[in-house]
Amino acid sequence: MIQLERIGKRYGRGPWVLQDVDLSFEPGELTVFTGGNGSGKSTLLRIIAGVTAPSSGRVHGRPKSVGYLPERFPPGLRLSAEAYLRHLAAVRGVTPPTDLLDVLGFHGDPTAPISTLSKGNTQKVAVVQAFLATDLVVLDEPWTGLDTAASSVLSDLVSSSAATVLVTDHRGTARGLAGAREVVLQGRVGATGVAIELNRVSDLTTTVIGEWDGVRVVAATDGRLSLLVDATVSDRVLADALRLGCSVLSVRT
Ligand SMILES: Nc1ncnc2c1ncn2[C@@H]1O[C@H](COP(=O)(O)OP(=O)(O)OP(=O)(O)O)[C@@H](O)[C@H]1O
Repeated sequence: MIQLERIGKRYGRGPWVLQDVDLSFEPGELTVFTGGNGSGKSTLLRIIAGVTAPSSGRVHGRPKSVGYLPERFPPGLRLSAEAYLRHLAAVRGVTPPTDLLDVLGFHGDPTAPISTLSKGNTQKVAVVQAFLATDLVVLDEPWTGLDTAASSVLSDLVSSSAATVLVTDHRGTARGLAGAREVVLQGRVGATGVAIELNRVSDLTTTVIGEWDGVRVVAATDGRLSLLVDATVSDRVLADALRLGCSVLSVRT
């Protein structure tokens, strides 16, 4: 199991983008991260993939074989799709999945530099390289630029993968996939306070609690809610949450 323990991130001396994020991911589980622009989805995915270091907190249990598809694939890659995938497959000790490019409907020249491919064809190469990983596949907006046929192949890949799959998707394609758990990141959390984790929270209750003064929702998953609450209102928040039928999993100051 991969566990995030009190993950926080700020860039330089800027505001905190993420604060006190506690989440866990079971092997083989599919998690979809949603939330508004700038709510920290890409940042959190990069931290989980090990590409960016958190400013505070730790990631426990990150497996060895991690595939990461960034929101923007690095431009100017001179390697061809064929050579690039062969190289990455060798690094990961797996067979290059040349047929997966075909299944995705790759229409470019596999021997041409990736930098000369169309956006959609480049994205197909990016998708294939991420799925070379066997344990954890982290995909940041992977449906971007894909045509309808390729989008549906990707949806199948995402929902049938044996790996733990974490994905962001602002269009909502992934939310409807079988077995997907949704984690909603709800924006920048600037102030420290009391971190409260609640269980047995309905969607309606999540909305209600998110409106309370002094309360910031850090993450909302299936029935679970992580909050950062001003110390001045934390007792009242706990009492009101219990009254709404939630149970309290943890309270930290
Ligand atoms: N390298 C960076 N340096 C400075 N600030 C950054 C950097 N990367 C992200 N940020 C800031 O962190 C915040 C969260 O950005 P992030 O890209 O993680 O959010 P997001 O939810 O993925 O947004 P979007 O939906 O627009 O892609 C934003 O305010 C962004 O400006």
